[in-house]
Amino acid sequence: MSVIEAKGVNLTFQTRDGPVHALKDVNLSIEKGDFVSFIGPSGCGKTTFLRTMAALETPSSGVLSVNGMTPDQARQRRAYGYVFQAPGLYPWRTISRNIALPLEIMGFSKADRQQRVARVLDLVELSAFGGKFPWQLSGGMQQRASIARALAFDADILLMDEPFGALDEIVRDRLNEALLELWQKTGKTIAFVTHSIPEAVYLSTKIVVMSPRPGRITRVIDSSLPRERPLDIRDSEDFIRLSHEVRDALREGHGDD
Ligand SMILES: Nc1ncnc2c1ncn2[C@@H]1O[C@H](COP(=O)(O)OP(=O)(O)OP(=O)(O)O)[C@@H](O)[C@H]1O
Repeated sequence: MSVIEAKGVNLTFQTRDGPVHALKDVNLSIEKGDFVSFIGPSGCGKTTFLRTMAALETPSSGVLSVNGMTPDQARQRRAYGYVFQAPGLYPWRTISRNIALPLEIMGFSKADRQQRVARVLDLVELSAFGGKFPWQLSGGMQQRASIARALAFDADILLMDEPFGALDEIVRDRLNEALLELWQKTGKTIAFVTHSIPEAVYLSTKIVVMSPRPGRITRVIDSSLPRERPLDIRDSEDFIRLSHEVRDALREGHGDD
């Protein structure tokens, strides 16, 4: 069974300037343990599709299932964690207490919260920083803390909306490596939005290329790269070939403009 299955998903926003077709006839299967990147120009519906998976938007037509349930049922069962572009940490709470906040809201006991926070801090290599405040951490560390927060209640699925977009390239490289390691260690299914071709190719088992007006999937590229990926895999022939393939697909999608 697919973890995420979209069949003929359409989503139209009614705006004052008329309807906006954010998603048109989206069909996609994401299998357990996949790392799927969504790439495409601004406005092609990447965020809308991620938000639809998270039950933050409702399709106008079509069927979307998450773990065999409706997105809303999946949300109630805490099937996924969501990582936003900005870390969104409360400045008056320590890193540990920021990570613990959703657990408090969900009613986890104090002992359970402490155990979970310690485990996810270790996963993102921030164990020494739990007692610090967000402003005492670099941007990359803050984003790692927000990933830890999304992992704390042990969801099988991680939805990540351009989490590293605001970071410089060196930090981004390091976080890409760390995220791959975390994915390998935990076996999570990850849906990841990005504007970066190298990031999509480096991270993914499947690259979904989208195009705007209306927002739709124009190509799904299965990666031929092994799951073990040192950073220098980016110099390999396979990596360069895949990058060209993604770039060509993006160009074709732009042809309609
Ligand atoms: N709540 C909303 N109401 C009306 N229109 C919306 C709403 N949310 C998104 N849209 C429109 O839907 C389209 C898809 O937007 P979306 O944010 O999903 O694109 P995106 O591919 O994530 O873009 P970006 O890369 O800039 O984040 C855009 O035309 C956007 O203006």
